[in-house]
Amino acid sequence: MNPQELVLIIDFGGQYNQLIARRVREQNVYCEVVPYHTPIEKIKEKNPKGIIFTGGPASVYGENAPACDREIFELGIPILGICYGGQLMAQMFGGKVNRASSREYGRVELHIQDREGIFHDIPDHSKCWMSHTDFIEVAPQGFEITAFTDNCPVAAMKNSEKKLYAVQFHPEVEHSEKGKEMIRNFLYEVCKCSGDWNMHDFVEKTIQEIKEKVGDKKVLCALSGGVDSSVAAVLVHRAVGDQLTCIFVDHGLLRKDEGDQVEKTFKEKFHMNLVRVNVADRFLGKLKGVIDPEAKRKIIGEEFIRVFEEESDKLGKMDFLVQGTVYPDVIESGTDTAAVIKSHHNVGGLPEDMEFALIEPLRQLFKDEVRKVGEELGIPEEIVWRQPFPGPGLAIRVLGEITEEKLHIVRESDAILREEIRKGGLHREIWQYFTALPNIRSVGVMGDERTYSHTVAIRAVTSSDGMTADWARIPYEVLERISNRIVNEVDNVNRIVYDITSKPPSTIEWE
Ligand SMILES: Nc1ncnc2c1ncn2[C@@H]1O[C@H](COP(=O)(O)OP(=O)(O)OP(=O)(O)O)[C@@H](O)[C@H]1O
Ligand SMILES: O=c1[nH]c(=O)c2[nH+]cn([C@@H]3O[C@H](COP(=O)(O)O)[C@@H](O)[C@H]3O)c2[nH]1
Ligand SMILES: NC(=O)CC[C@H](N)C(=O)O
Ligand SMILES: [Mg+2]
Repeated sequence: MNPQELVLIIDFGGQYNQLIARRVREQNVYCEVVPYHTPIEKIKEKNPKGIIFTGGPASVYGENAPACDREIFELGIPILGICYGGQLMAQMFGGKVNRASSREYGRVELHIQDREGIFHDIPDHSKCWMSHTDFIEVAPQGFEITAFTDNCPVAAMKNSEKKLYAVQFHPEVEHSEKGKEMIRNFLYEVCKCSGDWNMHDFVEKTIQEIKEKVGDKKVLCALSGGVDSSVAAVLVHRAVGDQLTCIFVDHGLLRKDEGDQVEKTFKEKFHMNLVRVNVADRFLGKLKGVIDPEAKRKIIGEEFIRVFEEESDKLGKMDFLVQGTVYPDVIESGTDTAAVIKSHHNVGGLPEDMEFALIEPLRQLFKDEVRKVGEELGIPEEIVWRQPFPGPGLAIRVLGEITEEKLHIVRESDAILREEIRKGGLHREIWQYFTALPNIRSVGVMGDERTYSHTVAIRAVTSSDGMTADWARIPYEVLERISNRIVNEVDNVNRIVYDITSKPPSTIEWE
């Protein structure tokens, strides 16, 4: 069952490291990401079919710049260096890396001069995605230049004899037109992988690992009814059966009728132990007067854990807590090398003195991969394709202080929006759609009378993994119906606005 082939991704701290990993998995090749200081002996033991060096924020000529053991180049294992990784390869072989006179960020035209190896069957000209301030000025001896851009004399280079390849751009990002094909070429043309990994193996391997980790101990799962925790719960249930109890917290920040729907769906479709805890007053009490988004997230993250601890005491000491954490939750909450964008309640919002050991089987995956795992496990479509809903719920959609009145407005307006999107048949193509209350009041006129009421914002985005997103082009007629209905049906609202920013520069949620 275990896949035979492994590709190792050596992490130099880049933003897109896990994206490289998912691109490799997508090509049916198993891979692992390891830190750049992993000892060479360990790398040899793993016997990889290929190695990929990631990008990174450092400069290869800087003090204490991360580097690898020179011996790695002598193992006869193909290596692909991306951005920093490519610059490092150039420098270690005696080439010249320098600060570029013109930095490149974003889309650039790539010109390919050589079609062997990673550029097999790739057209002469295509768009690639750059993000660098340094560049390879002179390729080392023994290397040939295989591609260039207007500002990069060495946009790619190779030493086919040693099976070493380097690129300055990022083939792993969606916007590099031929990126997927280049990674595929590296895996199949250069490393000669056969592609023996798939989601089925991931599921089997994960279930086995959970079994070994848990033994005969007891496990609690934080279940929201969302995609990630449902998939995590089913995986753990397959591994340990009734040793698992799921806890669904109704914190008073759920959408209209959501609590009852989740409870019903889970009782009907899954034969797992499920406990629903109704603790709205407690969460709303803790959030009273709090306006800072990060403070809200931390309070909610901590309160979730306190509720789980109390339930664990009632059920008789649980050792493990399962969460449906996915990779974007991890990277946005900040890592050793990545900045904090927002503290997801289940990662950056966890209290330090938590008693549980965590089980997070989906931690390395992106949403669309989790959906594939869900399909593999036979989880019903209505759950697998549910739109994401953040754990802190409506608390981060009511900007500023949370009050019952404001929660009522988002809840009702969101229900109307969801109904109209579904009626319009748009629910599968739009990734996430909801309303937010920006905490603005403005003047209106209704029934010949002046009003001074709330503004409701519509947020709807397309995405595949939540890492980047674009605003959805909802047809005007649908927007018109949503706007009319919200103003007519929800008290104290006199204005509707539509958020037309992508991520980046915005994020999907408003807080
Ligand atoms: N109301 C809740 N009760 C219990 N656990 C929760 C609740 N909300 C969130 N969690 C926990 O926090 C994790 C992260 O929440 P998140 O919203 O990212 O994932 P999800 O709800 O499982 O999936 P989705 O992204 O589809 O909403 C969940 O996987 C779950 O473990
Ligand atoms: O469980 C969660 N806990 C959180 O604290 C949290 N914050 C954002 N999200 C969801 O993550 C995705 C990306 O959101 P942002 O673009 O707003 O960062 C979107 O799908 C968001 O809904 C969260 N999920
Ligand atoms: N994205 C990267 O890997 C950047 C590498 C290096 N820090 C540069 O600026 O060129
Ligand atoms: Mg959720």
